[in-house]
Amino acid sequence: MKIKSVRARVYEWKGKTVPPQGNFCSNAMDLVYDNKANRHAAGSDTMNTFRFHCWTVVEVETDDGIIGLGNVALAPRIAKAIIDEYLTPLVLGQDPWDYEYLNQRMYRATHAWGRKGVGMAAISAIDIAIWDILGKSVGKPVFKLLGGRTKEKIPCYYSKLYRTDIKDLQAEAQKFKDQGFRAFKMRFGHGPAHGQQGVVENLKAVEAVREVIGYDNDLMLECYMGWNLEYAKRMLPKLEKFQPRWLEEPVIADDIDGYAELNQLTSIPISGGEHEFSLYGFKQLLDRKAVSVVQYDTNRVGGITMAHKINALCEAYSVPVIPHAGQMHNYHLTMSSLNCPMSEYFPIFDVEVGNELFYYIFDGDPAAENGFLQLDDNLPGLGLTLKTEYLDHFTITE
Ligand SMILES: O=C(O)[C@H](O)[C@H](O)[C@@H](O)CO
Ligand SMILES: [Mg+2]
Repeated sequence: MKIKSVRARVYEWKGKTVPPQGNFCSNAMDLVYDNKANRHAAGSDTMNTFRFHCWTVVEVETDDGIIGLGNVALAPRIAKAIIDEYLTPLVLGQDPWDYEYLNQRMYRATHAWGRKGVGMAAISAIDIAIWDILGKSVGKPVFKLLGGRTKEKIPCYYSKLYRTDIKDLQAEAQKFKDQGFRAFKMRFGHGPAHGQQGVVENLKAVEAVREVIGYDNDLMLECYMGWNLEYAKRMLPKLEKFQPRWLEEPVIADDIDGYAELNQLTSIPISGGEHEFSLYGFKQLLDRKAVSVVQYDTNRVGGITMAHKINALCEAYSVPVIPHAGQMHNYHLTMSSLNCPMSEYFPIFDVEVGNELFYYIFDGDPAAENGFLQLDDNLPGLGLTLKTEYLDHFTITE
């Protein structure tokens, strides 16, 4: 079997989107004063550079007609350019079963500029498509090629609860608790740029969600790189009484020493990894005890080939892996490793941040039932197909 073609298409959403709201989610831009948009004004929208209303879909086809589906959501247009110009020539004519060779070929050939960020995300998209081909070629789901079923079904956590009016936040938590979720991730809306008032707002929000879900359910707290070491050191002791399962991305991804200091500071585990890349990136996080939960995203980190290696590495360090975002490319890794206790889960919503787009492009992602996900032992490959019913909501660029 040989790779005959690679097709990367950018799906740009033209449908309805939820209007941005200020302090939606603390993020790395909160601390950056923008003298044009007066971004720090109350209600300012600093998440705008992290919102992504497009996605690149990759189809790798073999000479015997098998088409593997891959995807990338980090800088999708740039990822397409990298795939078209640099990566496709490296895989055309190659045997997809040589996936380790192909992953190394892409990783090393672009190493001068692509070892972090969108270069790795582009590699991930092709690698994911290759694994879809492998599964389809032998009639097995990808997780059966990675180690098989390690769980009867996958526990998942409800992930949204972006900062909003306290009553709306509680109503959202209640709604999904009633749907059987036993774990919830909420977002802080405030960070160092919002002073003591922001501290009070953050604590009020956590208290309000705990009031609804109680203490017999997991609560995870997301900062999305929006705090800094000093602010996080102030906040963590105040948060301990709420017993969060983890505090996520308190500082920017490069502040690994900051992560490590926070991870030892209190009883609250620090999580991260959705903005880290390659086996070596995670070795660094583990060696420096920077995180207690690893959260790579398989469509960023270097694909299934790379994520499978990281799963093994994390197992050796006894650090659990709970990949970012859910979505099928991650579910197969989670199902196939005992060291992956649960998945993130974004229910289907109107398009807001962009994570929601996965559901408007692909069919096949399992719907959560009572806080669990199931994969099909008999569905070959990733188990995804391209949706048709929303095509008129996208502008698609070949
Ligand atoms: O952990 C997550 O789900 C991500 O950080 C979100 O995708 C991001 O939108 C911020 O919540
Ligand atoms: Mg996150």
